[in-house]
Amino acid sequence: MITVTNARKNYGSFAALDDVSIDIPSGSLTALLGPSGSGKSTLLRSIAGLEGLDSGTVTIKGRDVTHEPPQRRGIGFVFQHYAAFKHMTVRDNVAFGLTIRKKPKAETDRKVDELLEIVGLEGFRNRYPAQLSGGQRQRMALARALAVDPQVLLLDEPFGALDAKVRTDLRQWLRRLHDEVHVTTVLVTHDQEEALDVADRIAVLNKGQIEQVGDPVTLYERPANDFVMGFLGSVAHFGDQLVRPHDIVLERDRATALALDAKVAGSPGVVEAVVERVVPLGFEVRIDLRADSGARFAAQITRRDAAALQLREGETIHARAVARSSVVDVDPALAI
Ligand SMILES: Nc1ncnc2c1ncn2[C@@H]1O[C@H](COP(=O)(O)OP(=O)(O)OP(=O)(O)O)[C@@H](O)[C@H]1O
Repeated sequence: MITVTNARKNYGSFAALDDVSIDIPSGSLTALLGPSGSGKSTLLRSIAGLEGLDSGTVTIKGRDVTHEPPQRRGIGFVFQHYAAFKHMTVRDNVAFGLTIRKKPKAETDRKVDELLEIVGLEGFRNRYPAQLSGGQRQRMALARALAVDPQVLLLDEPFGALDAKVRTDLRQWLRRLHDEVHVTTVLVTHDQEEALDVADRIAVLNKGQIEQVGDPVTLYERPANDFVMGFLGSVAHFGDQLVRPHDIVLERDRATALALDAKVAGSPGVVEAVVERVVPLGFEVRIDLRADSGARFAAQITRRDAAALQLREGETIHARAVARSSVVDVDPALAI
């Protein structure tokens, strides 16, 4: 378990961490998710010891490491742009931590072979970093961080500089790697899809504070507030509430819409809206709508439902919301 308690970090008068407390369970893969400048990297670097806190404490496995230097915290760290030793082979880069600890060569070789296999770089041991792709370099960085058997693996946007396809492949690979080695991992990302995809717990940060911590399903389905809801997926302003576009149901018939809506406690009601655009998105179809009040919102429905409704642009439809769990109240000024 990593425990951060009442962490504060100021840069001048700016609070990068404003009284942050979080428990990160052993063996979990926890994502620190938030917009740029929310304090994710500062929190990660504080856990690593690369940043000193103004106040508060960090413990790793029950040991207070607040005043310990990074090398005494039992951590492995991977950055977005990994600084590999260019003149060293992949083998020597991965072995680095073991070599400086003067481990016997046979033990080092065995460990490096095992790690290169885990990260899928067995055939690359004699190459130099310049002869690797970006994704391969980041995998080498992970192998290097894991070589010294860290208690904690800290990853700061490790796939941030890679293209979308490689990024998606690598995050699925990271999930499998984590299932294999179980090292407590903290991943900084600003990408909600990445966090939902790989993490078993997500902490959402905003302006130096933690808004909510939980598993991906809880955060998505039961966001604590509209910031978390908006950050974890698209939202529509519906009545006086925020809902997910796929939680809006469209009915051609007003009486049906009203009857079905009456069964939902606390519903924002039925909104009459004009279909402005029908946008096919593959499996789903997005319907851009304009309410009587002039407010615009979008519903997302399956192709099959869209085909059954046969919506035409310019016609009037009746919209209602379902899935009460993922509805949060919004500021009345934003309501439609
Ligand atoms: N060394 C520093 N000196 C002054 N301000 C800093 C320093 N490091 C970070 N900050 C500020 O602290 C805030 C939090 O930075 P941090 O890097 O933790 O954010 P982040 O959530 O990781 O953002 P990003 O996704 O853009 O990296 C930012 O507003 C940043 O400008």
